[in-house]
Amino acid sequence: MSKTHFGYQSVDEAEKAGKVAEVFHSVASKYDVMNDLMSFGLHRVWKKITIARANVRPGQKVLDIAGGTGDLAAAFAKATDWGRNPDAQVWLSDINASMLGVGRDRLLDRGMALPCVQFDAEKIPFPNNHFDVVTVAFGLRNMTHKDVALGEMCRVIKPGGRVLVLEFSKPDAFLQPVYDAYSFKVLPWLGEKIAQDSESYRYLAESIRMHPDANTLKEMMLGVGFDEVETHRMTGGIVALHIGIKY
Ligand SMILES: C[S@@+](CC[C@H](N)C(=O)[O-])C[C@H]1O[C@@H](n2cnc3c(N)ncnc32)[C@H](O)[C@@H]1O
Repeated sequence: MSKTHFGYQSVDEAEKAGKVAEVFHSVASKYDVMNDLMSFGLHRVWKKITIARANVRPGQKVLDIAGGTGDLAAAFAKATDWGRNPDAQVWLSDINASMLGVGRDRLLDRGMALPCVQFDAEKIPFPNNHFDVVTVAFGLRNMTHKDVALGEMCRVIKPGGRVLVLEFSKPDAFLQPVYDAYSFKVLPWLGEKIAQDSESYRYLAESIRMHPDANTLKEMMLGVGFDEVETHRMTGGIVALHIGIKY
C-alpha cells in the first residue's frame, strides 16, 4: 500500500484513523450490549481488576482516555468521592463524539455530570504532572502512534502517578485455535445479527491481532519514559493489564 505522506500522516495511517472513526461511530449505540455478549460479561471482571489496581483515593485526579461509554469513569467518580470532595476530578474522554455522547448520557442517567472532553490521545490537552491516575481500556490498539499516546499519558501523570493500560493481548498457545475461530467467525456473525454490522466487528478482531504482545508493550512503555512497568496477564493472556509508574 502507498506510503505517500500528507501532513504528518502516511496514507496508511490516515486510512487507519478514518476506519477507527467510522467503526466507533457505527457501533456506539450497540457498544454496551455487544461488549457483554462478545466477552460473556468478562470485560466487567477485567475492568473491576483494573479499578482495584488503580487504587484511586478520595480527592484524586483521574483521566480515562478512550473512555467510550464511561464504565471506568463511573467507578472512579465513586472512588474519588467526586461531587463531594472539592479536590476530586474525573474526566471522561474519547476521540469519537458518538462514543463520548453515549458515555455522557449514561453518566447523566446515573447522576454523574462528569466533564467529558473529546481529544486524540496522541495530543492530550492537559498540563504536565496533573493526574494521579490515567487509564485506557481497550483503546490503545486503535491508536495510530501508540508510543506517542503512551508518552503523552506519561507526561500528564504526576511523579508517583500511574497509567493503567487494559488491552487484548496474545493468548497462551493452547487457547489459540479456539480464540481464532471465535474472533474471525463468531464475532463478525454476532456483529451482523445484533448490530447489522459484521465489517466493524471484523475490524475489531483484526486490530486485536495486530496489537503488540505483553512484553513488547512493556518495552514500549519503558521506552517512552515510564520508570517501572508491571504486567498482569489475565484469562490465559487474552487480555493484559500494564501499569506504568513515573518516579
Ligand atoms: C473498544 S472502545 C473502549 C471503550 C471503553 N474504554 C471500554 O473499555 O468499554 C475503544 C475506544 O477508543 C477510542 N479511540 C480510538 N482511537 C482513539 C484515540 N486516538 N484517542 C482517543 N480515543 C480513541 C474509540 O473512539 C473508542 O471509543
